[in-house]
Amino acid sequence: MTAPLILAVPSKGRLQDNVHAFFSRAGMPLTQARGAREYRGALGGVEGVEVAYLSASEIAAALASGAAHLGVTGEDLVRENIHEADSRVALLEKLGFGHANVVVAVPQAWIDVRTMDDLDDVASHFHGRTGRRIRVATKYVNLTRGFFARHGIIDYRIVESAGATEGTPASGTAELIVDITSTGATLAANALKVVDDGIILKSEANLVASLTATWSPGALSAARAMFDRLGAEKRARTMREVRTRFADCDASLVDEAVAAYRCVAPFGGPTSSGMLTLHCPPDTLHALATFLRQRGASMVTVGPIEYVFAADNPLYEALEARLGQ
Ligand SMILES: Nc1ncnc2c1ncn2[C@@H]1O[C@H](COP(=O)(O)OP(=O)(O)OP(=O)(O)O)[C@@H](O)[C@H]1O
Ligand SMILES: O=P(O)(O)OC[C@H]1O[C@H](OP(=O)(O)OP(=O)(O)O)[C@H](O)[C@@H]1O
Ligand SMILES: [Mg+2]
Repeated sequence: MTAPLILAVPSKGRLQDNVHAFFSRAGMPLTQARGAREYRGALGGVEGVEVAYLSASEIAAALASGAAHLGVTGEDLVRENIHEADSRVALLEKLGFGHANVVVAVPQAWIDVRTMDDLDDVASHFHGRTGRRIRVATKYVNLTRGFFARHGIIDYRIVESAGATEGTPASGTAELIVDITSTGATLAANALKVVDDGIILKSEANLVASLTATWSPGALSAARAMFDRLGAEKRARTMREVRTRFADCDASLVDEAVAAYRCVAPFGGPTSSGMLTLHCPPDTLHALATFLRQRGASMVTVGPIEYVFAADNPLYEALEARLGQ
């Protein structure tokens, strides 16, 4: 038996449920064989995949070192924890959940501080006046250093914070913070505000591939099968199936529908009896159904699509391109 493909997924926290739902939707449920405390599992529907349950930041480290081939984690953790991330991992796809911004936030009472330039002035004055550097509490040490450097801010020092970062200005252990925010509720509850141009990164969960892992033929073929299913589910999710049949349905009418409603005619058509199948995005569905009836259809049916398997496998092609094969 060849070595399996290692897929690292979050073992806890808010990403976990989303990741399970993401793979289940594509027909590949994550199975934790020996109960919830078991940190290794499998992926239903694909041979040769071993699932490693890790924390979101451990996933970034495992992808960087090559201990995992694929993983799902936040871009913030990839950028923070992996030096020169783009040379060691490939961010293959944004997954549409785990949205959070990494931001610079200061006390709301600092009414004169709106921009990073204002913050630079405050930092210099603070240093001049007190002889101490302004303190920035964060667990995003590398992202903070890079962002502050790009803004030419040097009069500061980082206070590493493992949790409850938003509380540090009030408790007197830092003057400002860099942390993630999604609804903004935690910042507001701590009387903090985001600096206008202080958004360091707009993060969300990504499907990430390791470029340092050993990609054996077995691991590649497991990835190809997994990505085929993920791609088929994604194509299906963005389209509805539209079916109709009427005598006046001809090729030029199909061309017109395709151009006007961003639909596709996956099987060409119509057939000699006027039977037509289209795939159409949800937002133009009603307009398409109206158009078809105006042209003679007496009935148009619309249904969900579970999978659209096509000739290409864009995720796998993206992986191959990054592996240089
Ligand atoms: N409030 C939030 N809303 C959306 N995404 C978030 C939020 N907090 C964290 N994330 C994202 O989830 C990922 C994991 O974050 P983190 O390491 O804090 O784990 P968690 O899911 O919050 O679990 P826990 O904090 O309980 O360990 C990160 O990529 C982060 O950007
Ligand atoms: O903008 P909001 O919607 O308020 O979300 C932001 C908060 O969510 C996360 O904390 P989490 O709940 O994960 O606790 P943690 O600090 O223990 O990770 C993050 O660290 C922020 O504190
Ligand atoms: Mg958290």
